[in-house]
Amino acid sequence: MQNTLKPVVVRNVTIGEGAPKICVPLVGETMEQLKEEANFLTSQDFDVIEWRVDFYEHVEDIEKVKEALAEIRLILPSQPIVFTFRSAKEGGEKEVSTAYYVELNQAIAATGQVDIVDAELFTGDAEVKAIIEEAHKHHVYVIISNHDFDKTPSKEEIISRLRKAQELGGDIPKLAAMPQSVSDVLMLMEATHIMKEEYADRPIITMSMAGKGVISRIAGELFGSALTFGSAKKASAPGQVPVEELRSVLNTLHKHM
Ligand SMILES: O=C1C[C@@](O)(C(=O)O)C[C@@H](O)[C@@H]1O
Repeated sequence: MQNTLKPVVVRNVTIGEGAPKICVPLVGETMEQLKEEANFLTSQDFDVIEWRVDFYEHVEDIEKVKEALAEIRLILPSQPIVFTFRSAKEGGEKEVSTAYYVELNQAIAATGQVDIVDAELFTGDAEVKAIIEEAHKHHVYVIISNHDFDKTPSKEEIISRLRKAQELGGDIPKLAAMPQSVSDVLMLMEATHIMKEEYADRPIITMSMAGKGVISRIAGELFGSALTFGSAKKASAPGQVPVEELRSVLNTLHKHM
């Protein structure tokens, strides 16, 4: 049975319709670096910004995070921002307590300065629901994500995690996995296609990482991934294609599909 997919619209960007949207990560460690990166982004062609706050030196001070966000917003006032603390166990830079992780995401959602927050699926059901509840109160969407930087889970497991993210109430389920073989890349793409055709009623995002997985970062319109991460100054994960090359290949595929 095919579901009707309701796109997510943030600040004029429609995620889940047409070519996959391009998300570019901000990975500065200091305020200076963040400002420099944000200024650089003003000349780049992308749709959405992801602030990977786990790179930021003062991530454990909510007030400083808010101040940095305000500075980023001054430089990039109009594009949607995804706020992401990626934990070390899922490929990020740092680990914080679960309580702080929830508090940080809730506090930043409440500022209204971000459009989407990323909550990791394995944080715990109650915690993920608490983040979603607070975010939705402030009209902020939630990506529920899962990452495996070592291997690719089975097809059934990929679908089950994406379904769980949807059942918990996430607006955009997301899964990134490391392929050990070409079959792993094909499996991730097939699982995404099945999820989209049979279970999803909202946009989903998946990617197979590193060189082998690059095809999954450009072919989402075909197999069902609604957004793709490209690099600007510095990549946040292996396999990200520079944004200008990404836009060109996404446009070519879209035009001929
Ligand atoms: O979840 C993702 C996807 C990602 O890991 C990638 O493989 O492009 C990059 C991360 O910054 C982002 O949070």
